[in-house]
Amino acid sequence: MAASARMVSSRSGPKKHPVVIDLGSAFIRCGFAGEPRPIHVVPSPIGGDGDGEDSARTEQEWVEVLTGVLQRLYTESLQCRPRVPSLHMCAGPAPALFCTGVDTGMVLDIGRSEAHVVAVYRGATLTSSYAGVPLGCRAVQERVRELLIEEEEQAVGDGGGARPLTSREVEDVVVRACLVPVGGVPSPDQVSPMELMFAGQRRVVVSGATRTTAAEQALFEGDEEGRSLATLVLDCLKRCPRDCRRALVQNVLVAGGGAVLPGLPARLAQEIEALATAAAAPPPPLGSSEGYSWARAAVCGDPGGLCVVRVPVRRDHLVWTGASIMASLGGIADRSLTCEQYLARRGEGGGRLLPDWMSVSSADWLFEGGGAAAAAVHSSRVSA
Ligand SMILES: Nc1ncnc2c1ncn2[C@@H]1O[C@H](COP(=O)(O)OP(=O)(O)OP(=O)(O)O)[C@@H](O)[C@H]1O
Repeated sequence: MAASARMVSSRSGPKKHPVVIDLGSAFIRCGFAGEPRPIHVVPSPIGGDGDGEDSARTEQEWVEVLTGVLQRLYTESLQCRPRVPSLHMCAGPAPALFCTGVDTGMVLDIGRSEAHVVAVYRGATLTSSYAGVPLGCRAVQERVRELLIEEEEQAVGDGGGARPLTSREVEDVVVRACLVPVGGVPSPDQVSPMELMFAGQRRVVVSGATRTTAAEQALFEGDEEGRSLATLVLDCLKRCPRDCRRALVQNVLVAGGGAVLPGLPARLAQEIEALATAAAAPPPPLGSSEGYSWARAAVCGDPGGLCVVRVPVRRDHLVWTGASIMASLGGIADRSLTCEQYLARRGEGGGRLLPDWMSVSSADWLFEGGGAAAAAVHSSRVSA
């Protein structure tokens, strides 16, 4: 499984300056608190290429990989001593909400292999609302690959002879050519084909149909379990207290590399509204006994209602920038695990040094000098 974490630690030296790191499976973003964007975005060596390498790693192997990654980040990218006086682990994509200036809302993060969603109410992350599904950029890339193969076979007959595209090239096709249609416009025949050239004179013609339908099919038509980005958000909303739902849907933020696909945020809003207002409930996802009509009052509330917000920050940097804002605010030290506390825990031996980030037990998150009140937001996103 991919490891992913958002961490805030303190820079060494007399003037403490928190370091903010977003350890993604595709990219690692790092920089200093208070900056509007990361100073370095480097390809992630921890995500593997989807070949299962991650899930095969033992805990010890993870320690070795992450130690090397962090040392290189500090010395090469941040150019400071790798010293961590205290550490704050963040709950999934929740910090992105700081970019909206509102403390209540939902964050959907569409990364490379998965999309994650979590709700935040009045600053407290509702960890029980968190969910992730394998509907990330890789799903779009796989669909693009299938469509390109079909089209090339039709054009030149079976076994057309052109070399298969590499994963990087397919990723490039998605970034440069794909979009998500909104409200049926533009339709495939309104979008012109795009010609791309890759190494070795490999020519790829991406038809209008592939450009417009790949992301739509991969992210919105539902996988074999009926899950789409829209059902992911509504299922998350359902796990939140009823009284909070109206406020939550008024501030939905879409982050991550997948959110950069033109049209995606608007299409998401459209799909959520369609599910909530469907006269006849659509076939429910596996394990669910009903449709989404329960969400109508919140999604179509007047005043209020669903709002997929725009903020003046690149969507793929939103989580990092949100964490940067959070780390520059006072009070983060009270919600951080200090080096001394960590070493004391290690000295006690046995058990976890850090609680699982999904734990909602305040006992897990009671660090000396910290408090249970911080428990809900004081969680990490490390899976190994
Ligand atoms: N303009 C774009 N259009 C489409 N896809 C894009 C665009 N820019 C980046 N991506 C895709 O976004 C993915 C990376 O997303 P992101 O930067 O959120 O990853 P990550 O945070 O490292 O991943 P994860 O959240 O899974 O750990 C890559 O697959 C990349 O191809």
